[in-house]
Amino acid sequence: MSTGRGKSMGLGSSGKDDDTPFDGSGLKLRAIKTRRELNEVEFESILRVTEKYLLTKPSRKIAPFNFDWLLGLHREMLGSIWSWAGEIRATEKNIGVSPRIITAELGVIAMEADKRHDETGALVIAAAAEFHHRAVWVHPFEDGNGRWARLLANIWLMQHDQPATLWPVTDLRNTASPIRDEYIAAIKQADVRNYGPLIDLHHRFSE
Ligand SMILES: Nc1ncnc2c1ncn2[C@@H]1O[C@H](COP(=O)(O)OP(=O)(O)OP(=O)(O)O)[C@@H](O)[C@H]1O
Repeated sequence: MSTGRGKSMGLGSSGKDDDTPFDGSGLKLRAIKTRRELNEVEFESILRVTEKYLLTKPSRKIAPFNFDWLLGLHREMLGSIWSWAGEIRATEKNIGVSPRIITAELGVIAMEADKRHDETGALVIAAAAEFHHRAVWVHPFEDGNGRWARLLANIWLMQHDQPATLWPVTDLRNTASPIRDEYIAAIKQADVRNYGPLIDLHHRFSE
């Protein structure tokens, strides 16, 4: 498993690696003043969670893909840093469903995961891409939705004996990168039920 800064399995280093301030509402660590420092602590925290789930095949016991675990995974990733981690957002966003239906939509992911648990081979990658997309489409949290969605897709892949996707995180989180453009375009295609481009990206960056 690669845990370097360039490529990772759903980790957190942002392309916006600079000294600018950021919205600190809900920040638990008062010493953090710049985005660079924030990126650092988020990356380290998510790295620990990634190692917990992906260093060996994650069992259904530790990753049950039920409603509580879906929220809990986000809390594990960012809960030492942000008070809103693992909490369903209360406000509307440009991306994502209305806060009123987030609970129901997370329930759909949990139900689908239960239904598809015994799938194998290519169906596993298709399911991972669908969960990845649905998770960012719902956008349950204030922030960190993309990193959470990519990690849960990787947990699904490894739980079903498929290699994890090593996303080129620096590119993915950099709004000037063509790879990010391609990634966002693939997510938008999945919005209209064309999962091919997102599945292709999972294959391209497969471990
Ligand atoms: N223009 C867009 N159209 C559709 N989906 C988008 C768009 N921009 C971003 N997204 C989705 O939202 C996610 C980003 O959400 P959020 O900022 O909460 O997560 P993050 O983990 O902090 O960021 P990132 O995914 O960039 O690492 C992206 O991964 C992508 O799936």
